[in-house]
Amino acid sequence: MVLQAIKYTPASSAGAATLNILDQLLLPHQSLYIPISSCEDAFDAIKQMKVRGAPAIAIVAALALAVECTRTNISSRSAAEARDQIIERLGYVKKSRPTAVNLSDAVNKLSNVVTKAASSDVADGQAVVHKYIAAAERMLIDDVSDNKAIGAHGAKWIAEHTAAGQSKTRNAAQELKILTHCNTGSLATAGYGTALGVIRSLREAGLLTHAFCSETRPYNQGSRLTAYELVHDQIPATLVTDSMAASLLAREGTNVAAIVVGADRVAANGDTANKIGTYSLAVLARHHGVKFLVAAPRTTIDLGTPSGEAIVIEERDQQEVTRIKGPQIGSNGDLREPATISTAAMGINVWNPAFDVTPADLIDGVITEVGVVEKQNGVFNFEPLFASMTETHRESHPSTVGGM
Ligand SMILES: CSC[C@@H](O)[C@@H](O)C(=O)COP(=O)(O)O
Repeated sequence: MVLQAIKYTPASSAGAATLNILDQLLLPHQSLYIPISSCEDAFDAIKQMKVRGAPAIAIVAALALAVECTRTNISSRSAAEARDQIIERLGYVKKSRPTAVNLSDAVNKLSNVVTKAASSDVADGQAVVHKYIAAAERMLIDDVSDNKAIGAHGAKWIAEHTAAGQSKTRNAAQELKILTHCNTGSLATAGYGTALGVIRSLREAGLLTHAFCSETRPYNQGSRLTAYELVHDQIPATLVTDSMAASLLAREGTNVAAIVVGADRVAANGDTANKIGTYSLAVLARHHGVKFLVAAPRTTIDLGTPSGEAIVIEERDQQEVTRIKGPQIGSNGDLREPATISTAAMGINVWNPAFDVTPADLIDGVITEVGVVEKQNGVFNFEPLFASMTETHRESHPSTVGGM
């Protein structure tokens, strides 16, 4: 059974479209799908991280508005009114989380779609809504195929560019292990995953011998979500805390072919914002001579942000650091909403940035759905990747800028 974070059913004669998401706050103890029927539902679910991961939050925001369109009378309004209402609702949901560019990229793209649809002399509200829903649904479909392509490109690159990969393809009894951080799998995307997609792809090719996932403090996306996906897929894997990574690399040597991570925003120069702790892993990778790769669709590359300095880093509640969360067991053995207990001294100050920025210098390659980009003369150039993009995405891209 394939893990699915997002379940969407288009509108039909039976009724309005529906959207349900797997509540990731309850994982790995409980699999509960919750309905998302409006932009307010999506905003809260994204903010509280019931859904998280750069591609997944963009898709949930887009589809929540598609559902809202099929549940309200927006199609009965004029084309201009429908356009304005859709753009206003997109602007609202865009404010839920600032760092992942996929959300603002999707908002820009969809705003352009409805602006173009409404500009036709014969357009009415229904035509504008129809175009919006088709574009939002397309994002769900495209994300899975993009992830599979990322997986294939990443696996090929690792097989060709690492000592472990080259030995493995010669059928030597060599280990090929990958370390990953945070959760970038089916739970962070429409399916398959980015960095975890590379791990899945290596496994399908018979090359991967072992995966390591870091706990990813303070929110534990690694131990709760990536570990869950690896166990689910029966991929041989070991969980380590973030502070064990240096010892792991020292012990494993070149058995670890690469550290592969996802991204929330890749600036034009390659500086990459991703889950806090990514930067430390990149420094460790350089020290140990291990390749460091970022796996992300082109929607995560932000040519409008020149470098990492311009990326807005979300800071979250201090309780995510001072408290840990676990399931509560009811008197009859049922699982209840997780409860938190304090693990820190009362009154201590806390800094809780959700992401950090890894300098481009420490990144060996960015794996996208159209190939792996490496630095030429020490510089990343992502421009050529966008030459083959669909018209809709190209339209959106120049206006994609850092921050919200
Ligand atoms: C394919 S997901 C890529 C990134 O979004 C992921 O690595 C990450 O940092 C997620 O952070 P989160 O705070 O859990 O949304």
